[in-house]
Amino acid sequence: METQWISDFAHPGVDKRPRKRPRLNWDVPPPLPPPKALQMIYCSQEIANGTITNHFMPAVYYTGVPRNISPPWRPDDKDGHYVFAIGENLTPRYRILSKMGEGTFGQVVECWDLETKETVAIKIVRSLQKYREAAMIEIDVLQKLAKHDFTGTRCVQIRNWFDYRNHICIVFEKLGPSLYDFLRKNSYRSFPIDLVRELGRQILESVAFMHDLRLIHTDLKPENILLVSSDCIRVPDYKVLSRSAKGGSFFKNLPKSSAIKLIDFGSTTFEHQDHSYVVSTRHYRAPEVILGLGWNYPCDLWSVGCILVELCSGEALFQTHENLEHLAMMEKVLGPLPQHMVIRADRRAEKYFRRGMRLDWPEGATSRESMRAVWKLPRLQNLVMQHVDHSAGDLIDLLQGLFRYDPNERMKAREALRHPFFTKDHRRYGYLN
Ligand SMILES: Nc1ncnc2c1ncn2[C@@H]1O[C@H](COP(=O)(O)OP(=O)(O)OP(=O)(O)O)[C@@H](O)[C@H]1O
Repeated sequence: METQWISDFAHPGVDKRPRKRPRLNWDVPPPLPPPKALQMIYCSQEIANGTITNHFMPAVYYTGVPRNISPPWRPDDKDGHYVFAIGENLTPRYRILSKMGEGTFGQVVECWDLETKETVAIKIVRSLQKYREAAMIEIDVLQKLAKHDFTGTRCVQIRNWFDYRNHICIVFEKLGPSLYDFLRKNSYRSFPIDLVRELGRQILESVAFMHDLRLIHTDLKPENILLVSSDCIRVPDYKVLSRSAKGGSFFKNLPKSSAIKLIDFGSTTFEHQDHSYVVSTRHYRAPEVILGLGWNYPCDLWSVGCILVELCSGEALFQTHENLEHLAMMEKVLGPLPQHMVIRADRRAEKYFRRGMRLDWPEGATSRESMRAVWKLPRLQNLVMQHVDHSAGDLIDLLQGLFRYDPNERMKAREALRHPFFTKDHRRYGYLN
């Protein structure tokens, strides 16, 4: 019989894909000599109240840890992920309680810190060299953010990091579910506009904070925005009540607190770095990235626009996996791309245009289904009006600023925070009323 490792944990952040791992025998020593990583210096760095303490331990101490404290060494899975079981230790200090998520860079586990007696989230990075290197950059960024985020409210806080069995492990404060997880668990029901305003303000404040530090996140999406608390409340869903409630519940969940923080700085870049490669997760990718025009701070603001629409509607705005279809969707929702950007499109992108001018659409569509997906998208104004009852005008105006095709004309984070959508007195509403 096979043991099913790491699946079906009742945690909000869990990836529900089944993952079968072979049974491991805990009571026999590993058949191979311990890998190099175990003989290496065990290093870690503790970050508390802005002070950094380095710990260097010769491997002799580390390998001397009693067997019941650290599990036997076993090989990583084929993708370089660390293989673990719930309840075992990750170094003598942390006990693994559950798996919270998985991404390109590694797995995130909930752990009990036996030293500080608190739960933390630990990102166990894949052992492949490129991910190890990216993790060191992420640590660098996290430390820079922590140094300047005096209130600790903008970005997830790093508590510690260490190199364990060839896996860089980053210890974070434990946060609640991501905005994406929350929407998904709520059958993709939209958030009320006053909650969207609260979330939007905080996202923009975090982005402005990063941009002030000359950092570009490049991977803003609902998956990378976490609610600080998991607490939620159940409220009547008036949209469902006013229809026939066919198939839907009369109630929906809303977060009890709107406090959020940004996570995942694995793709964050400094302003002066090379900006020619492709960035951002597809749905949130700015037009200048697709056209190969190079990118900078404004690519984050485009992503914020996509996120705000998704929070209002419950669904991703540009649901596509292909460049030409993506550009066609943008034109359907926002109007034609400006000529000065089209003519500068790089070698890979120029094939999406006819005679270098007009988008090759619908002629270049790969299927009828693709044409339908583009055709059914409404204009931005109509889309917002479909989902928002009050403040629709202000929101449309804000989104038009965030969705300016030309990155030089796109609204900046601080400018967006001064927009009437945020500054008008909306006190009589409040999203829990
Ligand atoms: N501090 C935290 N508290 C709670 N859950 C977290 C925390 N950090 C990460 N997670 C969970 O783990 C998931 C993966 O984290 P993260 O995005 O940092 O990993 P990644 O490998 O860099 O992902 P990606 O593939 O998007 O680059 C998140 O979507 C979230 O569900």
